[in-house]
Amino acid sequence: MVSSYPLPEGFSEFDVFSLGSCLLVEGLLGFFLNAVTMLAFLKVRELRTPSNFLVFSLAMADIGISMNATIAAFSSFLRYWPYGSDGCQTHGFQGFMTALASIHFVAAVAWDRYHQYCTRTKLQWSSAITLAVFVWLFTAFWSAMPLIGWGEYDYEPLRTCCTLDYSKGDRNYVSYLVPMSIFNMGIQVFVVMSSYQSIAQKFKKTGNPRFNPNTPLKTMLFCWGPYGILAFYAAVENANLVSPKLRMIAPILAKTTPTFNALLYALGNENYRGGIWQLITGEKIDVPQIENKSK
Ligand SMILES: CC1=C(/C=C/C(C)=C/C=C/C(C)=C/C=O)C(C)(C)CCC1
Repeated sequence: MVSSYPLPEGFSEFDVFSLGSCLLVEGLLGFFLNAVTMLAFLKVRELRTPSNFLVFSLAMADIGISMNATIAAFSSFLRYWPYGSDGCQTHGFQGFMTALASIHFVAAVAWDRYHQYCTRTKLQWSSAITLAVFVWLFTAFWSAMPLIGWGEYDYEPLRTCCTLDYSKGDRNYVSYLVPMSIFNMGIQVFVVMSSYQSIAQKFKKTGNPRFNPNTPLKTMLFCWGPYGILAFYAAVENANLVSPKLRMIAPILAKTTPTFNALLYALGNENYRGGIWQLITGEKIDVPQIENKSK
């Protein structure tokens, strides 16, 4: 695409094009896979269980990240941000809120699976809906703070996408980063780790592993770990000295979340896969159920 806009500092023409292409693939693939996940839930009656509602909510959050990535891809190809500073704040808020919600729902699914496999209790609709409402309100609160001055949204190094600005690393940033990370990542990593540890022990006992219990935590750390490292590094050192290309790795990996989550929690889930198959082919297949009590 021919553009009269100058290249962002530290990036060649090829870099901008490659990063834009990565964002586009991430955005479109994530959008497609999560749209199928959501449609299957809405169309296939057998899928509409409280546990699957958490997977549906995760797909809704992930579709938000995918839309955010697609907009970033579009402006990368344009080589400038066409939506002004209000657009930057809105984009930052939307991306941050859906990203935090995605982390929360991954933890919610882990917690529910712990109950399914270890305590044999079944999630109720009232608990699933209360949990989802809480997640959206909680993440809206943390994402709104930078709009009113606790933390700040600004451009990423590529200057075609907005997110939490770590470049100043001042008191205001650190005072936001620490509690935000504890409440939106620390607790969730703990829940995911301990839930799948118990599930792994259970699988060992029964000798019937229904899925690999190590994958969710690994995926979560792969997608969000680099962001966490960069954000905390910026709290103690000047992150502007890190090369802009290296800094772009964090948001690029974070935006692979929707694709990984759809593959892991919808297509990789024996309860859900049958429903997706039914949506695509119209062929009814039995959704395996675990005998559970009510929770
Ligand atoms: C800062 C930070 C976090 C959140 C990062 C998020 C939510 C990033 C969203 C990025 C987006 C959407 C980028 C768009 O380009 C964590 C992992 C919770 C904890 C560690 C510090």
